[in-house]
Amino acid sequence: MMMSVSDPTSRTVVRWAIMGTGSIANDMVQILKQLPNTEVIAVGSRSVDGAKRFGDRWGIPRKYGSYEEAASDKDVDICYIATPSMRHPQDCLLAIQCGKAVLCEKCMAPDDIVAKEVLDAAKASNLLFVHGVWSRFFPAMKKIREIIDSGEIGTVRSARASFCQNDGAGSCSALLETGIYCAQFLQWALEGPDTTSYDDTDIAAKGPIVRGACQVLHDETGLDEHVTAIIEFPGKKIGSFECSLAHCSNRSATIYGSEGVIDVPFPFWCPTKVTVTRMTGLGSQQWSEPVVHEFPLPSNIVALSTECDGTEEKPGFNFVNSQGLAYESEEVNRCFRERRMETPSFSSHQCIEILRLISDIRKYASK
Ligand SMILES: NC(=O)C1=CN([C@@H]2O[C@H](COP(=O)(O)OP(=O)(O)OC[C@H]3O[C@@H](n4cnc5c(N)ncnc54)[C@H](OP(=O)(O)O)[C@@H]3O)[C@@H](O)[C@H]2O)C=CC1
Ligand SMILES: O=C1OC[C@@H](O)[C@H](O)[C@H]1O
Repeated sequence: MMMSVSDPTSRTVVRWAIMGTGSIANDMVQILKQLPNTEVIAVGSRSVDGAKRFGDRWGIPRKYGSYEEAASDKDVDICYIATPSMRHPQDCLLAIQCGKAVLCEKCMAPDDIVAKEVLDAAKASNLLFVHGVWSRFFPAMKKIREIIDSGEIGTVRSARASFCQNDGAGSCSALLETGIYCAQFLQWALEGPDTTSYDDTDIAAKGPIVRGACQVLHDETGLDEHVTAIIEFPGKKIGSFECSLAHCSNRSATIYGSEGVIDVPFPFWCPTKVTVTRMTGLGSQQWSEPVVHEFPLPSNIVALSTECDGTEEKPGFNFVNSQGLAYESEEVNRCFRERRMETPSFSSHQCIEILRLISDIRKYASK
């Protein structure tokens, strides 16, 4: 879909503002600083000190002690929302009201209803909006679809994903932090891409249906800390996943077909490796040797050195495979330059469908 307005998008250099100065902002700023024709011109923080600390460290010229000021900067093209999930709808709406394109960290909203309000606002203003489920932009994910579509593992019947890590139970929802990566993986494996807009289709009528779910809530905050779900996908396919912020799992995913299996090892949500094992005849012994497809992270993106309080530091990346944020941010730049309102790699339809699924799992598990 093309934007109908304005000339700012035709400029070669795309100018970003970062809102929130925490862990993922630390990783994304290093990526953006290394992309061609890309500048981080502003940072917004809840405090002047926070903006100054982050801005000085990363050489960002405009340091604002509020998100409002950063979003209102007339020279900013795209706001990257890197605040905690519970704030995302309000921070996205602020950026949209200021006329900015948005890349919002996951989860953009707690459910499909709120997500639709945000997408409606972006659409009404002809602005690009990308929900930063960064998995979707990795080359390995495209390879997975190629393997499935080629029939190499026969007819795909089911898929599973597991993302459990003991880091933050009670402070946020497991479904929104790690479950979303599992849900988007199942959607990709069992449905494939869908580039339609969210209001072109009746998502509830055609989408996946929750057939079972179970959750454990945090004793003090009541937030879900461990959830498992079984989902029926169109075309007689079954998906299952487990997510947790209270215990560990191998954080891998698998796709099962009538003639073989695709394994995506840790870290399946930002994958660089895909393995295919085929059943070559009847019987438990007749399996092919695994064929491994590897997709190294961009070698030109590195952890940057900084100067902080007069001392040279190398903060590095906080999260595994963060160099891969380059796939996502390059795509956002491309969509912005091409005046698109969404990315075909993670359409608003698929985004709403995933959040509806998360919401249905929550309802099922609460029964
Ligand atoms: N794509 C990915 O790989 C990853 C994505 N994420 C997602 O990114 C988002 C941010 O996560 P992360 O960077 O780990 O979080 P952090 O807590 O490290 O940082 C969040 C930042 O948001 C700002 N903020 C605004 N309101 C609050 C508040 N009430 N409490 C705390 N901070 C607040 C703060 O910046 P300031 O004080 O400057 O305003 C803070 O530094 C989450 O939605 C998470 O799911 C997280 C990790 C990896
Ligand atoms: O989004 C995320 O949240 C949890 C992290 O451990 C993970 O690496 C990241 O992608």
